[in-house]
Amino acid sequence: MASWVPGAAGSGFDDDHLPYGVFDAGAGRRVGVRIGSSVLDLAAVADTPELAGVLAAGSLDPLLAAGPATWAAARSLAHRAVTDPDCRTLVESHLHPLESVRLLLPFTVADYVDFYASQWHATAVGRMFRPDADPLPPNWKHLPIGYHGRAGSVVVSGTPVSRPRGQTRLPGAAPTFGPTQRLDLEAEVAFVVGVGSPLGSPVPAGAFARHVFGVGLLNDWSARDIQAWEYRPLGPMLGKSFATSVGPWITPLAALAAARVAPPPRTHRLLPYLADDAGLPWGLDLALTVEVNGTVVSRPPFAAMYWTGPQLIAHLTSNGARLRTGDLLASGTVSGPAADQAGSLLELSANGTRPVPLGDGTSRTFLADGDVVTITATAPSTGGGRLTLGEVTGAVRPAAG
Ligand SMILES: O=C(O)/C=C/C(=O)CC(=O)CC(=O)O
Ligand SMILES: [Ca+2]
Ligand SMILES: [Mg+2]
Repeated sequence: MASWVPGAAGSGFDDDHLPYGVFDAGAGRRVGVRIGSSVLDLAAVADTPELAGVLAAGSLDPLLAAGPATWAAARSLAHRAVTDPDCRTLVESHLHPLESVRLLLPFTVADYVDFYASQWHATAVGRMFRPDADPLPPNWKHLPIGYHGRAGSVVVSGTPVSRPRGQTRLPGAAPTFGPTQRLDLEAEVAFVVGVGSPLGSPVPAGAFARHVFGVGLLNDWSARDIQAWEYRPLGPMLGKSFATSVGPWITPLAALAAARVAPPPRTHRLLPYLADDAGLPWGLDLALTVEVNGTVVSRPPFAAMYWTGPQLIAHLTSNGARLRTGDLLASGTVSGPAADQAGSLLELSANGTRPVPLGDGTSRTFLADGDVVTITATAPSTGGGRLTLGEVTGAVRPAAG
């Protein structure tokens, strides 16, 4: 049965997608599901006390925590609402056109971790930052490298990003403090944890879909000059903690069943806790697009990522660290092997040496004040067409003060 909602078919947000978000149409925060160019107030059409309860909060937090059986029930409620003609009269009164609502950060971000799971990105950055060493560090093929980021600076798509100030040092000069001269974007995909795990109990790769609720798009804004000076030996700190943007829509794993593909062949034997080859693979065929001021500058393929979501979860918890509802696990910059598949300006501009042309006749090595960065993605959907992951966008403001 097709959706009766006008414009849903072919929009990327049809009844085979139904991502979750939180919106405000003037009466406070509500949990919603996107269909076409509208958002359905899902709590308003809940048909069981359990669903009414988990959807009542104006945040996805209770739904995330409730686990797979409740996720399936909520998805089937949403699906029925937008496809069953008998529901139309009731449901229509709870549909809001997107232009009439404000989209909010949909869940409370617990811990934010950023991985480094693209071999192509890691190789390119290694060459630029560590020209005298092997581009891929010796551990890279043995474990998914990552760092713990700053959950408190995660913002929803549309939030302006102020150019950060920080300490930098030009080669041979004394350190100085001021606005970054090398503001960059990083196109990433983030896994959103629903069900937590107890401290001391590693989560096996095979339990991925029992813990992870869904995925969203993420821009890990990065100040390359601050990062390059501060990161040794402990890794990224202030160069990446000033803002991280996430898309407003979280696509449930169930909607990505047709996007599952085998990850690239592994070139090194993995330790058993990282084995992710039992059952269907969790590589994901998401086709990303990065735009700067409306010009497409790159098309990064998520299917090229070396490490999968199950491996990120298994590695993150292998020491007994716990998962919490709302944990945001970012993949790391999504870059493919080709020059026009890189997910950062650092790579696209060859470390600032080769300006990237934009459609208005200007060009960029790194971002200028006023620039608008938008990351989108599509994926094969279970309905046979393609679904569109909710975009993440942000405009660069001049350094504050
Ligand atoms: O190789 C480095 O020193 C750091 C590279 C990054 O900027 C990577 C990072 O944030 C992880 C990623 O997005 O892949
Ligand atoms: Ca990153
Ligand atoms: Mg359909």
